[in-house]
Amino acid sequence: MKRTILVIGLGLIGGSLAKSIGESDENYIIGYDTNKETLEFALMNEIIHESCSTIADSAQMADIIILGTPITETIKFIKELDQIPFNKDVIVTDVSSVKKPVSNVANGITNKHIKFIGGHPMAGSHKKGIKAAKEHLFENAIYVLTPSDVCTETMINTLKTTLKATKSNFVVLEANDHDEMTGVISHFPHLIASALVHQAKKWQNTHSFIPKLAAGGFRDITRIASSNPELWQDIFYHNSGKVMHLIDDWIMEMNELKQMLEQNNKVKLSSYLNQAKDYRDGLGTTKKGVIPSFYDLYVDIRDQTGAIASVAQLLAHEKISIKNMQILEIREGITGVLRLSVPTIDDQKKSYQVLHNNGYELMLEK
Ligand SMILES: NC(=O)C1=CN([C@@H]2O[C@H](COP(=O)(O)OP(=O)(O)OC[C@H]3O[C@@H](n4cnc5c(N)ncnc54)[C@H](O)[C@@H]3O)[C@@H](O)[C@H]2O)C=CC1
Ligand SMILES: O=C(O)C(=O)Cc1ccc(O)cc1
Repeated sequence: MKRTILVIGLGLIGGSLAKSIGESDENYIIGYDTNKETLEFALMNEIIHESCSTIADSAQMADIIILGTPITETIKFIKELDQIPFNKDVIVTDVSSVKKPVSNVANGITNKHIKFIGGHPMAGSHKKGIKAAKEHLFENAIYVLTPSDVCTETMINTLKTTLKATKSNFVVLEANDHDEMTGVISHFPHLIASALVHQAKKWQNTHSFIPKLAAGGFRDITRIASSNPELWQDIFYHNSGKVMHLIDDWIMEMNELKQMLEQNNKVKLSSYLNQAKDYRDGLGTTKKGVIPSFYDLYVDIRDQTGAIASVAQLLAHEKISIKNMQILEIREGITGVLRLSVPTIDDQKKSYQVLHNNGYELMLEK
């Protein structure tokens, strides 16, 4: 039987979900967005089957409602949906990066027909809007579900089945735990990335050469500072308690580091760096997390015409598909590093062998 799914907010995340679940003949997608161009684009490009200009009627037709809006808007929509006189049960889910404020509002729902299951597909991009939406955005990513108490296992399974086309890996978490963990591995690192950029900008006043020196390491660690600022201020606003706690924690960590330097404690500093390296190296063995990663290889290449094509050709010959490619620290005439991402660990091993056998120097991310 066909399921009717209303997607409210067709930006990067809502648009990507509509694209991937809309591929199944079993799903009929109705779209709503306050941005008229977005709605037209979605309809013209068959990302949705139908659009609507208000949500009341479409919500009553829906079996599932997905809120793909910014967190503050999502909270307003939950309250609005609560007022709709549904005549059948409807699963309502969201995609918000912060879960506790959303689940607090959802727990206050009085409408018996609404079955709320919080959701957070943990993959994204620095881009926003429907034009950046991709059906494969969530492939291999973690998709967190935070069901409310009124939800049964059957309802959770219905939602998982509907979202199956995303090819993500579902985990059920408690909202507060989710916010604490994403605070540590996503929200706080974002704040630090932005702070590092501010620090470099400030130092540029006295050292104008700084941007030219900003090479691989700085670019890697600050990549996320180029993400959508509106989205991130909304995330920090809704998870401010946890992020403030992490700032305090960080200040203590920095003070410990400062002390090691003041005391010239080489042994302690070396052990600190080694422990960080071991933990970071170990992260590579897990599946795709918040930061989308496949299985990476770092290949030394010369900055010359055809260098990348030669690597790509060798892998294509072995039928290995390259999911992502990035050039790190390349300067004219000097060896640069090509970061390649391949889908499986076997592809990573095979790529290593074939490139190694062809004289390339390379390293695997374990
Ligand atoms: N960008 C990312 O990497 C990730 C974002 N998220 C979550 O996804 C949600 C959306 O973020 P993005 O898709 O990145 O943002 P976006 O800016 O690409 O999309 C938001 C969409 O919602 C629409 N919208 C805004 N207010 C609305 C309203 N009142 N009614 C109807 N439509 C409205 C906008 O016109 C836009 O099309 C946020 O809650 C965010 O926390 C979750 C995972 C990753
Ligand atoms: O691009 C990255 O590295 C991200 O961290 C994307 C992202 C942004 C927000 C989320 O709630 C989940 C994932």
